[in-house]
Amino acid sequence: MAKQKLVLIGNGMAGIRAIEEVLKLSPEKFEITVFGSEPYPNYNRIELSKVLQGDTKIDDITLNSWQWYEENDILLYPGETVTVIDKDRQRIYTDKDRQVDFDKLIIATGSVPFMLPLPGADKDGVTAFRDIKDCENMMDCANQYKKAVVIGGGLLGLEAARGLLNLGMKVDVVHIADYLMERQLDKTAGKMLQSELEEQGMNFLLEKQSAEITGQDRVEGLKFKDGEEIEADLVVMAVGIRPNISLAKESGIPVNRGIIVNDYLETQVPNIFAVGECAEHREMVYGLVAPLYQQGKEMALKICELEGEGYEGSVLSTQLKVSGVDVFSTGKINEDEGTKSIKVFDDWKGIYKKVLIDDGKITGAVLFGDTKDGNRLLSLINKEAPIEEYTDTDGADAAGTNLVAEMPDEEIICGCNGVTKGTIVESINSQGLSTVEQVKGCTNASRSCGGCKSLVSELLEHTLGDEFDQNHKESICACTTLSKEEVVEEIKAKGLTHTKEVMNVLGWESEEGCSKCKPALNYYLGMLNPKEYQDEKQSRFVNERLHANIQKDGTYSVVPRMYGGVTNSNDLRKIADVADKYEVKLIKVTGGQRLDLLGVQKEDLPQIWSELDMPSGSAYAKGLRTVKTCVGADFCRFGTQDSIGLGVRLEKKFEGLNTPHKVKMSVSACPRNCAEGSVKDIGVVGLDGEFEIYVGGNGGTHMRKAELLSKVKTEEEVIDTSAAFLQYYREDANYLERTSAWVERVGLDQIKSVLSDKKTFIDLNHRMNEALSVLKDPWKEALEDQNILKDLYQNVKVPSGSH
Ligand SMILES: Cc1cc2nc3c(=O)[nH]c(=O)nc-3n(C[C@H](O)[C@H](O)[C@H](O)COP(=O)(O)OP(=O)(O)OC[C@H]3O[C@@H](n4cnc5c(N)ncnc54)[C@H](O)[C@@H]3O)c2cc1C
Ligand SMILES: NC(=O)c1ccc[n+]([C@@H]2O[C@H](COP(=O)([O-])OP(=O)(O)OC[C@H]3O[C@@H](n4cnc5c(N)ncnc54)[C@H](O)[C@@H]3O)[C@@H](O)[C@H]2O)c1
Ligand code: SF4
Ligand code: FES
Repeated sequence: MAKQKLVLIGNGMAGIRAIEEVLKLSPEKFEITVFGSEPYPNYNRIELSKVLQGDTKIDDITLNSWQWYEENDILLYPGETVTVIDKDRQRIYTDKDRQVDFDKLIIATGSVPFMLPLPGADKDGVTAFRDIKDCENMMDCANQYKKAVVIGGGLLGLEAARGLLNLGMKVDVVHIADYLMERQLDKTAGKMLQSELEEQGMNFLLEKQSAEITGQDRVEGLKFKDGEEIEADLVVMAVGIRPNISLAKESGIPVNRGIIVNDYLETQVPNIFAVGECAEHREMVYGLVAPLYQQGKEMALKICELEGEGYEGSVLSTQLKVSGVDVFSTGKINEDEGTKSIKVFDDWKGIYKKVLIDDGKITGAVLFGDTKDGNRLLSLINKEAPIEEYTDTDGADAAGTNLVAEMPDEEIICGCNGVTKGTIVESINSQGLSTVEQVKGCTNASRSCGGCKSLVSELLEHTLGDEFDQNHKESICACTTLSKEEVVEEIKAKGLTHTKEVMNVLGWESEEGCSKCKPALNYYLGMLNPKEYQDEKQSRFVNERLHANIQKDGTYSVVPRMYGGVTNSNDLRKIADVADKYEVKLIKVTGGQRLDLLGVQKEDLPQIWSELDMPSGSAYAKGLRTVKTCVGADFCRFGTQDSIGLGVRLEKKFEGLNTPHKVKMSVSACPRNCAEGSVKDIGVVGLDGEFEIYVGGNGGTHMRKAELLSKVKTEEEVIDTSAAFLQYYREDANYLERTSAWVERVGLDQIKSVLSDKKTFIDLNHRMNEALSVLKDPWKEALEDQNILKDLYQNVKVPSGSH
């Protein structure tokens, strides 16, 4: 059957996404032709803000490469504008005298920036901020001139202002209302935003009406209606957008503010559709990608003649893309009669949260300073959830637990692309995905504003556990191009002392970092400077923050330490009592020879630790887990050494040590190796009068047999050699690299050669002892600190005797 001719006018974000949807549904049905006024393939307009802010480059914001058009047999006419639509003949004409017939036509001409019709607005140095050309124009200007004025304190104006500041310009933002982003925020949040941005160096002129742009050929200043005048070498107008409807209107397609469409994005002319910012649906025009992508989905079904529910409108949510500022709003932003609200205001920490409730249902939210709840609130508004659904779980993230672990599957992770947690987890598991880029390619999550990248990354980590991102070792993470070695060198050379400082000084792409670099930097800083460094608990993975492993059902596990796998009746009695009292669901003997109490409620953790009064077994830690031992010479007839005694000594020495990844050890008293030293990070095997030390073994997914590092005569030598090996591993390996991968990467010969140098051996031992000297038992530490108890284990029953 001959293919139908599908023509798209507008090679932008909404139009091309709709074409992607069509290709997914009916790849063979259409012969597709695309016209775009801009001379590029479809690019991520959203990221122009990041280009201006210096966080990415124009070359890196392409969404669909030239090759993509070719591979999908799409005929693209870049730099060509459609000038006429003959709706009766079903034909379009272009500014290059081309004419093309269509069976179906999509109009996706986007918006045009609104330019204030001020006298002087045509002078050089006056620009909008809408496309690559505007962005390049501003960047060129910043090379030559010093003073910029941005008119409009909305999302676009503030993102532009931040970019111009980054480019070294002095920036005034002129705003007509009495507070910033008045369309997206309430006054409290708007004022908090203003003071945060003032601290970043922006200057604001509020309630100002511009009257004239002054200068000869080029702009020199901006005059206001009240007579005041300010200097300007560059004026950026960011005062809103207007749907680009001129082509449709002149071609006789009914328009209002936008091109009028029904729930299937059909205009009032047969076979002509409109999607994106140019379309008006139920009297609404949208200026954010999330609704435009939802429209594209529904329209594609109709175009492919498939059953769909139709587009019913969208609840909007916005997030400002300025680093160091977390602000989010969704749905309704201001109370009216009958609206109730929940408000949290912490002036000290700069946090403000407001959730609006109408008839018991959440209808809107404004968040400043802590926006982690944003997507959850959006999901709850979308499903018209009762407020209790929010309040019952409110505080989960604030308490430092793993937000993604506790999210229900239907919760949206990527607002722009409407991708839920369930979809991402399913794709990770079924397609074997292991990086954010792969998740993006497969589900579209993080493909637009990128604001959800860290959540996607956390979800990967949560789903894959220890397998997460083992492969990507070149740069620490997507926030930087620096490798671990470079970062460590810079920390040493520049004397950097905390994670934010590292990110700032070393030019991280995101000021906040991500779930990959934050724990890594926290580790490197602590490793380099154990005595002075204050561990940043918030940078650690959830299990390490809480000193307990979160389980599938949201409960936790408690594993007290049992040195060398040895216990006694007193400890067993305490464990039994605690298990009864707190209705522990399961007591399990672990592979590391200790007891795991599973199914514990988070708020019971401190009380249980207190009643057990045993050290933490660090079963959650990137650090020493266990030293497994065989029964040894005292009881076994083959035993030649005191394996239990040595195992206990080793465990007592290294307990609580932070390492790049978990470390497991064992001691066997003869080569029968009952404690399985061949699959341990360090496996000690006793012989008659000596010991063999094996390293780099792994019994997990990446099975690896340990290799012989050295033979020594005494227990002291075993301990010192283990210390030197572990310290070298701590200093040289990448964060999250197991000894097995590290030994494989650097080679055993290299490790042997380093440890064979006497001075180095002593120095490594010295640095190890320094690191060990500052360690505290984390359970005890938590019990002794009310702030930790309050911050991490909200609603905890504070154990008696703790202060
Ligand atoms: C700097 C900036 C930052 C933004 N940040 C965000 C954000 O963080 N989150 C968010 O959700 N949204 C953001 N947006 C808005 C988002 O980019 C738009 O909503 C989205 O690009 C609209 O898509 P569209 O396809 O409708 O229009 P566009 O992307 O504008 O595409 C329309 C295309 O059609 C072309 N065209 C017009 N007329 C014709 C014609 N007659 N013939 C041929 N081609 C034609 C235009 O040249 C244009 O390339 C931002 C916008 C800007 C400018
Ligand atoms: N992070 C994001 O989601 C993001 C970022 C940039 C742009 N965008 C989108 O791009 C589009 C354009 O953004 P925008 O900020 O221009 O639109 P906007 O309508 O959101 O904001 C324009 C602002 O300009 C102010 N204004 C209007 N006339 C003025 C005047 N004469 N003088 C001073 N101020 C005046 C308004 O009060 C308003 O706050 C919007 O659809 C927006 O949603 C989104
Ligand atoms: S390793 Fe040797 S000494 Fe230890 S329990 Fe096994 S057989 Fe006995
Ligand atoms: S939230 Fe914007 S890309 Fe995911």
